[in-house]
Amino acid sequence: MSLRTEGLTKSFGGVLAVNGASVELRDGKINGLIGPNGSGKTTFFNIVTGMIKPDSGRVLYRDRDLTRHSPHRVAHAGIGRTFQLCRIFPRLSVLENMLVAVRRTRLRELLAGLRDTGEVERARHWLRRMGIEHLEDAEARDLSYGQQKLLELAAVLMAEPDLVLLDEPAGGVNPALIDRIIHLVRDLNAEGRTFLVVEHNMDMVMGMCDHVIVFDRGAPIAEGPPGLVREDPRVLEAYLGV
Ligand SMILES: Nc1ncnc2c1ncn2[C@@H]1O[C@H](COP(=O)(O)OP(=O)(O)OP(=O)(O)O)[C@@H](O)[C@H]1O
Repeated sequence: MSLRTEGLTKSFGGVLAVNGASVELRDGKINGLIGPNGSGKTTFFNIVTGMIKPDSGRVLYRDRDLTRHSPHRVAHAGIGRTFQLCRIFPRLSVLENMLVAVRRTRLRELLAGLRDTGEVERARHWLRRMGIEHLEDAEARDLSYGQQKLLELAAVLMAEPDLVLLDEPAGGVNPALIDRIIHLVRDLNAEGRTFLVVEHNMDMVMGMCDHVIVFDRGAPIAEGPPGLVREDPRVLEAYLGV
């Protein structure tokens, strides 16, 4: 069993962002998380990764209780994530971004030129997988937005997560690069990593995911294979308000 949540709830003032969400991911699969704007997907990610604390409920990963653990401890447990608006260090080089990602290299050592050659080799391996190895000396801010997203994913992979949460990987990315991201995710999944992907691009969700969970008003209302979910009247109603 991979990730499971029980009755997660979080409100901001009067807004119930996540409302008793009990979710169980398919282990070893590409899981999609979809739902209308404001249905609580990002808040759910933020709770799972320890960035915000739930008001109630539990987060269980491999039968360990990770509820209210710090983001660092969640990462250490094997869960990695990317962000809706990609988070990288714009003034560091691509390679430096990779090395700070693992925390084993402290920024001070990095800037002093002290690099662990094993880590550098691993960083280059992931940059090659993303097809951006030729950019290792470029400043991250000079990369295209799509390349920055690939860098962010590469940096997440430096921690060797078993479960990867992707928050809108296709957002702001051109169609050719979306295809590349889909292939990468499939390959990474075939190597044994489980994925949970929040995405508004339905072609990507339907073409890439094995299992889709649909949120509405802070909790799952339907789940199943993409083809079935797409036809589900509850899902159409949530999206279209019909
Ligand atoms: N920090 C916050 N303070 C106040 N309200 C918040 C905060 N974060 C989220 N919300 C509210 O909680 C609800 C759920 O937001 P959330 O971003 O989790 O939804 P989402 O499904 O990820 O939306 P989108 O698809 O637009 O990214 C929304 O009504 C949002 O306005």
